[in-house]
Amino acid sequence: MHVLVNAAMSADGKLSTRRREQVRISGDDDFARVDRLRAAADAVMVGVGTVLADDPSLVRFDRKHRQRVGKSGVPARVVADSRARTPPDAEILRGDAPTYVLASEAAPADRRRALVGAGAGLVVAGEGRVDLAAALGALSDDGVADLLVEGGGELIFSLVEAGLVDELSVFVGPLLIGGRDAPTLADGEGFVDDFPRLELDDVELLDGGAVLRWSLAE
Ligand SMILES: NC(=O)C1=CN([C@@H]2O[C@H](COP(=O)(O)OP(=O)(O)OC[C@H]3O[C@@H](n4cnc5c(N)ncnc54)[C@H](OP(=O)(O)O)[C@@H]3O)[C@@H](O)[C@H]2O)C=CC1
Ligand SMILES: Nc1nc(O)c(N)c(N[C@@H]2O[C@H](COP(=O)(O)O)[C@@H](O)[C@H]2O)n1
Repeated sequence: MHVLVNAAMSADGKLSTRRREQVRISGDDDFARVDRLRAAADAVMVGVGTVLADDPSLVRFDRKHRQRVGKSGVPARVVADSRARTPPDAEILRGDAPTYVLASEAAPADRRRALVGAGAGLVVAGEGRVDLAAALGALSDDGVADLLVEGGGELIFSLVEAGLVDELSVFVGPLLIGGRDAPTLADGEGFVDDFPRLELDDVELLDGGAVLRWSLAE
């Protein structure tokens, strides 16, 4: 499986505000770029923190680009959600695109049932938190070869920590958000040594900001 992380951050590295409310950091051209990334993906993934904060549907994508890259159907949606906290009426469970909820053994049975009842494909991996390597393995077995991860910072950190990310693209927008408690591109516990190293592949000026494309070094 190829894993691409894409997100938009302010010039000071924030994904949103201290209130964890969604901020439009990207401009129209960057959102069009994201639509192409989604079009080229078999599935688009977020953490449950993003589901609870933004209630995203993740259904928008560039249909012409999907034809160009030779993919059929629509990209699936994926939520990393250890305790099955995704509300059964969340936007991510609505519409025609399939949705996988990645949960752990810690997810209560009634919440699992409610999500399956709402149409989710439930993948259980890990005891406390989702075992991301095992869960992505299950997605891969189900035909997900190209996974686009849109955030947030907790999920991105864990994926990088587990060595599961191949590429990172970040739109750095022309604004400052600030706030010591505002989410950043990589939150979690943070690294104190053995910092993952990145190789810069490309820089593109867009929407008054820039898209930086990196590969994760081996
Ligand atoms: N600007 C941008 O491009 C984007 C901005 N955002 C913003 O980010 C914020 C949300 O980000 P954040 O709060 O970090 O939430 P995340 O979306 O990263 O979700 C984090 C949650 O995912 C669950 N999870 C399950 N398994 C794991 C695992 N192995 N490792 C880590 N987490 C796991 C955890 O909950 P549990 O333990 O219950 O499973 C965790 O709390 C919002 O404000 C949103 O607007 C989000 C996406 C993109
Ligand atoms: N690329 C990007 N730029 C921004 O400025 C953003 N705020 C986000 N947020 C992400 O997009 C998701 C919402 O997608 P839909 O509206 O459902 O299509 C949101 O949940 C974040 O993952 N992304």
